[in-house]
Amino acid sequence: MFRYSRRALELVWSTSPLLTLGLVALTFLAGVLPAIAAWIGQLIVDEVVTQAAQDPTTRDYSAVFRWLLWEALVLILLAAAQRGLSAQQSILRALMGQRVNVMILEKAQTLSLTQFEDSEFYDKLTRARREASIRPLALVNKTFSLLQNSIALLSFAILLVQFSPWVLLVLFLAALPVFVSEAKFSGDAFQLSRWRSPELRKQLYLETLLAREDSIKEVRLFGLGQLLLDRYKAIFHTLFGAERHLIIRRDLWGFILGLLGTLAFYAAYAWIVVETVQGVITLGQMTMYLLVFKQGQSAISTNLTAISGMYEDNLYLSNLYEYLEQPVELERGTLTQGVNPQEGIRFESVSFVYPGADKPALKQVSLHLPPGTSLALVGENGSGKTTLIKLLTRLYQPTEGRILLDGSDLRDWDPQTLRQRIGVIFQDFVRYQFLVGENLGVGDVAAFSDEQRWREAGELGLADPFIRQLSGGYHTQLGRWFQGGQELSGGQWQKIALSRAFMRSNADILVLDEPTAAMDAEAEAQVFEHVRQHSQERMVILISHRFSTVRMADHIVLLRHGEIQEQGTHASLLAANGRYAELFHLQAQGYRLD
Ligand SMILES: Nc1ncnc2c1ncn2[C@@H]1O[C@H](COP(=O)(O)OP(=O)(O)OP(=O)(O)O)[C@@H](O)[C@H]1O
Repeated sequence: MFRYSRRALELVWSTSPLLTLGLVALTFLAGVLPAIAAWIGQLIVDEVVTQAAQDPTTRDYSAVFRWLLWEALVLILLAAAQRGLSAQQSILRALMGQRVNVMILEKAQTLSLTQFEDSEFYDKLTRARREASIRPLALVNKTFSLLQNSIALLSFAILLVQFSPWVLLVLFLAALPVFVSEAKFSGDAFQLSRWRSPELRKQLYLETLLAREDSIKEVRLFGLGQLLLDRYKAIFHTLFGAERHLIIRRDLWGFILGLLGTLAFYAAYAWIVVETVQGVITLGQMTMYLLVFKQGQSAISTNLTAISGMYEDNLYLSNLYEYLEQPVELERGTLTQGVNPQEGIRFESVSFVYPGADKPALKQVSLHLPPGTSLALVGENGSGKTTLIKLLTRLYQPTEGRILLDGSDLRDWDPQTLRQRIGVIFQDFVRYQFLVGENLGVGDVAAFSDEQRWREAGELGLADPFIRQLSGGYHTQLGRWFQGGQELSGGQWQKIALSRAFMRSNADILVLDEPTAAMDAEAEAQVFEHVRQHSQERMVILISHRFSTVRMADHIVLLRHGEIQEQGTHASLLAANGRYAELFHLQAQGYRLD
């Protein structure tokens, strides 16, 4: 149960040692003050009884007023301690929420793509993000509350034991059943939330579809709204049933077992009353014992709830730490230069199977791309073109074979150097809701805000002319999420992506995965020609379904079901009169028919 308490405490301590110390001090104060107040209460009542019995002429109120003043002081102190505790907790909550979220996001940066694609893992991440940012502090708060109530209980016990040790025993025994049931139901609640997690993720996804600008267009036009809403509601109803059942059981049992506590209280009450009537204890002592017994009972039940809550928090924290401790593959590699800089890129019998897939996406692929040359990858959908690029950019490691850059294995390269050398646009490039210029700047973080570089990249990527037309030029906000944002056309976005690839001015490998699919064939050919001219020393790898562009590449590879079916220059492939020639003529014919 306390497995993660220490770590949660460390987390809170490292977030703010001062506030943590403050919590400890005030917790102690809030723990002892109630007993002191009860003790003063006894003195007041006894003094009142004494004075009431006096002759009216000789009554002296000074002692009772003095005690009243002391009690008021104690209660003011107690209120201040409680306020102070809650203020410190609120501040810590804000700090901790931010801290844990940053930890989660930082960890996410070290994870591999494979981990992100694993739904079980993704589930863990979502759960960690949803719950765990508030849990560490909740756990610490409960630990402190436990401490505070235990101090209070100890001081109550010191007072109560003078009456009878048996009363103490009754106090503890009566609270035990509630505790057992609370602990059991906390475990159930956690299991339930774990079980619900994939369903909740589906709900979250439906929410995104129903309320996000990038999907709402299609949802509207296909009339999907009702269908998706019905699904959303159906998920809720399945989940809600189990939750309601748990809530009802938890509170019903809580009530029944709680009755035991009330019974115990009245039994003790009767006992104390009898002793008072018989004159064994004074009226003041009776008031004090009753107060202490009542408060002791509530302290025990708060403690028990805190303990079962801690159990729940611990279970949730196990989730956070499971995520944070997820092993990551360290990107080793230290090379900043290859053994043979004139070698370019070489694939040697590379095969690759996606995790969990039953057949390989690439099989025995061997190819060579010398520096300063261009390579076009063609093939039907799903033939493995993008996968090849993902391996080249080291987003995945080949399952078999190896990829060499400048004669050295890609795995041995320093990841930073490698990424600096490759400028890449994927077909599903990101449309950042940032300024236009920043949308280019993301291509090279070192020059993220460098306006001069934005312009140069914009010109090379053919985006400059339309960017100049925008109201704010390179400072125009893009997208609709934020104030004043402008939306671009598909082709304009692609020019932004193309320019982004040119931001990597040091990159000598340019990878374009269908960079121009939203442009017409002629525009695409022009873009590629333009890229070739401005990339004389670079290796360019292009994926395209347009043969008018593909034919301009120095080397062409035709992939089919993950294997190289044919490769060569445009002329040699036509001469071979194989599949490439067939596809080329088919498309050429299509255009002629136009
Ligand atoms: N993340 C992934 N996990 C598992 N399988 C994948 C993943 N991405 C792609 N695949 C599978 O790998 C194969 C090759 O996909 P790839 O994206 O490389 O094709 P492509 O040639 O780029 O296709 P397209 O022309 O449609 O872009 C396909 O069968 C696809 O289903």
